[in-house]
Amino acid sequence: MPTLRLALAQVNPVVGDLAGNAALLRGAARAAAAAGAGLVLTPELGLTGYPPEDLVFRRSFVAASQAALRGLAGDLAADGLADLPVVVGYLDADGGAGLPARRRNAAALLHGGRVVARYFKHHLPNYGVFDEGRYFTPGDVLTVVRLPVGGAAVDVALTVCEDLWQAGGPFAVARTAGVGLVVSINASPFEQDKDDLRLPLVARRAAEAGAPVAYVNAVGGQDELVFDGDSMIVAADGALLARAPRFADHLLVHDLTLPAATDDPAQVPLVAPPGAALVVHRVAVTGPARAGGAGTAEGGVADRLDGTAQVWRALVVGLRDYVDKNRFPSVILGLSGGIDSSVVAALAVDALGPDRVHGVSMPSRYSSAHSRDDAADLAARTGCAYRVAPIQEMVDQFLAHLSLSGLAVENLQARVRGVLLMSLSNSEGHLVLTTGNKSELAVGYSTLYGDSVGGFNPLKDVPKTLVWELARWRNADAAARGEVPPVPENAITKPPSAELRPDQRDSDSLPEYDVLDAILAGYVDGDAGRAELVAAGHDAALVDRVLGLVDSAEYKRRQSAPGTKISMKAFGRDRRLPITNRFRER
Ligand SMILES: Nc1ncnc2c1ncn2[C@@H]1O[C@H](COP(=O)(O)OP(=O)(O)OC[C@H]2O[C@@H]([n+]3cccc(C(=O)O)c3)[C@H](O)[C@@H]2O)[C@@H](O)[C@H]1O
Ligand SMILES: Nc1ncnc2c1ncn2[C@@H]1O[C@H](COP(=O)(O)OP(=O)(O)OP(=O)(O)O)[C@@H](O)[C@H]1O
Ligand SMILES: NC(=O)CC[C@H](N)C(=O)O
Repeated sequence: MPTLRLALAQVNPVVGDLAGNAALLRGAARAAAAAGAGLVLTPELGLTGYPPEDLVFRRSFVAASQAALRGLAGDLAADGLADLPVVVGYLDADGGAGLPARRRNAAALLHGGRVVARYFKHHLPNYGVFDEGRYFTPGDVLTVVRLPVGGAAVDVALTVCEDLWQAGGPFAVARTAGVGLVVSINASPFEQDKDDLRLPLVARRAAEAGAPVAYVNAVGGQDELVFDGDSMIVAADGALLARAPRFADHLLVHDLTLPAATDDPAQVPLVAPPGAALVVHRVAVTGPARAGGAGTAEGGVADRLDGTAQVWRALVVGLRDYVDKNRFPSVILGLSGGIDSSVVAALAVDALGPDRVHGVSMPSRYSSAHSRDDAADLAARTGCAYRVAPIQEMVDQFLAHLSLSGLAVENLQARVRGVLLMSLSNSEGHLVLTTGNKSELAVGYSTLYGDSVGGFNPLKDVPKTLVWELARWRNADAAARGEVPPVPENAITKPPSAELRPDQRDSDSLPEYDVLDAILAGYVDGDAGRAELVAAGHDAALVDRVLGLVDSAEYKRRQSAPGTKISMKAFGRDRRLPITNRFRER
């Protein structure tokens, strides 16, 4: 049986950077060739970046993607890699003359300086953050490529991401086509514990196809999404053969012994398997097989990350790539000495290094001494830049000209802080980080154009109870490595307070966060109604109050900064509700 050396390139593309992404894929192919690979796999829409959103509607962008693909094929040949098959995800369009273009989420096999085969994604995800029904026409042809491997040949089926998540589709057809390997190229974003789903899923599809599956995923942040990699190779019997580390660029190189193709593809160019919505299209790659690498390649199985560690890593990568891909030199945030700004600062320092993180303490009349001390302590622990900008005089100036009282005065303080941060951003070039967590965003516990200012919010999808857990985890992790824990203990243990009036506590306005988060998990993440929440044991009056707060804060969320998605249902594209909405749970 022939042995194929597979290289799975877990890379980090940038949406819209066709030239940069082509260079990235070219570099991965060169590295794979140096490792002796006979087939290179790269992620879904790796050439355009994922998700390209409404760029897909522009003919100029489609044409640029098609041209970049042809250019990459030529460049690989120019690099001496003409005989190395490379699978590339790209945006394509087809349609007859005079017909509207059908845009396709496509995979191409490049070989001999040309595009020798292409496959159009069959199952288009149209839930959660995915809008592929809006953009693409599904393919109905399974492309099976006959690759020369050693002195023999292997039949390889091409599939794209969501194809893997549905039974009875391309993988079932791959079985009827008798393939030796199924390739699955992905742009599968991180959600907590999604890796626990992926391995059994890939194993089920391998069983369905009766063939091993090579699963390659992207890595890195793109706006709200973080791709965690987790590329893997799974045998037909479900055994995990190799698995890449998550959240890191990686080339997973592994030898697979595969059944040789025996029939003559010329005799069976088109086969319609019984009952399937796809037909099979066979393409033979001609020319000699690329000489295999010496010895044996074992990709290995990377260590797993546990629950809190994986969230921390996702938040770090999401923040780092947002800042770097948008070319910000640095970030700035208000340091209140509280848990939220402390955790955001610690994340930012992990993502960017202390020199690129600027903390500002902005005490007012109501700021406690410990809030200033804790902010300074946080800065000393993390090494970030730190300054103090008292706001009381500015607040007093406003109050001298405006007749304000109560909540308006509270919000004014938050707004003066927002003005200061945006001014420092304008003058010094930093990106302003927002610090509101998911629980606060849910109930609208923030001042519009005040503490909600900013360009990116790392905690947007992190409930308050998880913010504390992250702080404890990060401190313990530092201690275990003999490093200084970044978050001051006092920031973790003190009762949360906005400090906008004397002796204010979050608990004056909100239930305790463990109680609040449990209700929010049901209502926001689970779409549960009032009756379900009460039946689940939550206090009915509290449910009414919390649901009322959530419903009436939609307008704040619609204006809020983007932030990294870590849950099944993040505010934003995962949860779209009307602002003007009279439906209330009763
Ligand atoms: N449907 C709608 N569409 C568009 N805009 C709408 C709107 N409804 C109200 N508005 C506007 O929003 C304004 C009310 O919003 P806003 O000005 O933010 O004020 P508001 O939500 O009334 O008050 C802010 C709340 O957040 C709390 N807070 C503030 C700062 C920090 C923290 C913390 O611990 O993190 C908590 C504070 O204690 C208070 O409970 C209205 O005056 C109106 O202009
Ligand atoms: N005295 C302050 N100096 C600097 N920034 C502040 C100050 N007070 C509030 N902020 C900014 O406003 C955000 C909201 O803070 P606030 O204290 O009102 O509530 P919080 O949600 O409990 O946040 P934290 O846990 O960070 O205190 C803070 O995270 C911080 O970025
Ligand atoms: N790009 C895709 O098709 C992603 C959808 C898929 N269910 C995933 O999250 O992995």
